[in-house]
Amino acid sequence: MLQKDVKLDKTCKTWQLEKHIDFLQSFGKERHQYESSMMEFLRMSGMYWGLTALYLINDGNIPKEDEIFEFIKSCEHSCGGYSPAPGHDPHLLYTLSAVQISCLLNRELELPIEKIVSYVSKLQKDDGSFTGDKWGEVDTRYSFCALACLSLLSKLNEIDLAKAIDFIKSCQNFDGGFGSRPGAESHGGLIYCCVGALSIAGRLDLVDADTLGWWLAERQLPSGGLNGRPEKLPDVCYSWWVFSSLNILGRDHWIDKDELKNFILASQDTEGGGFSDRPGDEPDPFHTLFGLAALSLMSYDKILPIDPTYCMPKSVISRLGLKPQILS
Ligand SMILES: CN(C(=O)[C@H](Cc1cnc[nH]1)NC(=O)OCc1ccccc1)[C@@H](Cc1ccccc1)C(=O)N[C@@H](Cc1c[nH]c2ccccc12)C(=O)NO
Ligand SMILES: [Zn+2]
Repeated sequence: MLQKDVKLDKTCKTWQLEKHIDFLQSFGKERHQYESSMMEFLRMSGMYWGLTALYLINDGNIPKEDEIFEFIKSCEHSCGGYSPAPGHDPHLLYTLSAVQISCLLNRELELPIEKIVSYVSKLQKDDGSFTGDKWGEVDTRYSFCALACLSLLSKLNEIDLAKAIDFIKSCQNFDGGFGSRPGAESHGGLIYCCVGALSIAGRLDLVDADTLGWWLAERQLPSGGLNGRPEKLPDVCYSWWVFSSLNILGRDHWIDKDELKNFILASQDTEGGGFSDRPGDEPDPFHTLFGLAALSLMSYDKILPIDPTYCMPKSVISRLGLKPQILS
């Protein structure tokens, strides 16, 4: 079977730090109007990606303008949930993004914490799982969102944590990985969510670290890039989902970091800055965050340290007094 991969041309692209800062600072302004409109239905998440990425490479300096916090407030619903943009419906994904941005701005105490707690706990079902919103779709992504959101607000004890963990355990597969629901196939993004949730709950003892570590290391292709599932093409965002999971499991040395670094750098846009999903594609804030976050885990250049569990700067996680579990 021909292994699907991309061919990196010999010339390794140089690190474009200043251009990435420009790309991120201009995002949302006219230059990226079309992008922000394409991402309009994801705008709260887009703000989290752009601001976190900028924080990492701009020495923690992000626009603290009130306009960012005003935007978050404009997406707040009376039920305590947040929508991706004004006029959209609330959803757990964007409630997490809103809390993440507020923590970056050091303004999480200005949030209606009790209402957010009530919104999140109402989304937990009897089997411990979480739905993304009132339409009831269950997915382990939402277990991560719920645990990340509440722990950032120091309110993890307001849900049935034991049952939440039982549900995640029920999604563990024989290959050591996790899927979106019991019986669903293992997937790099969902493994990150389940390993991240278990890290927040201090229950990484439930993971078969060697079997899962092997499955994750198998994601690396000759190009150095990582894919999310067997037979898929490498993609910069999987540099984060897969590599941060290996990091949490204490097995990050099971892949070739230098090869991964080369793949990520080859995915830079040397013109306008930013990172795309693989070399030659258009850059976007999503792949820019996850590419920079993976480089941060390798202590590349002067990128500030990132927490592998929350995908937020370590300085913010330690300010909040959070200590997510990591295996050595
Ligand atoms: C809706 N999204 C996706 O479906 C992307 C599309 C994609 C990017 N590269 C290949 N495909 N897929 C994606 O994020 O998959 C990874 C994943 C899947 C499930 C759980 C976690 C991560 C992207 C947006 C996007 C759309 C199109 C192009 C680029 C970015 C997206 O918002 N992903 C979500 C993934 C996600 C969902 N729930 C989560 C909970 C915790 C962490 C991440 C997520 C995210 O990162 N939120 O902060
Ligand atoms: Zn991607």
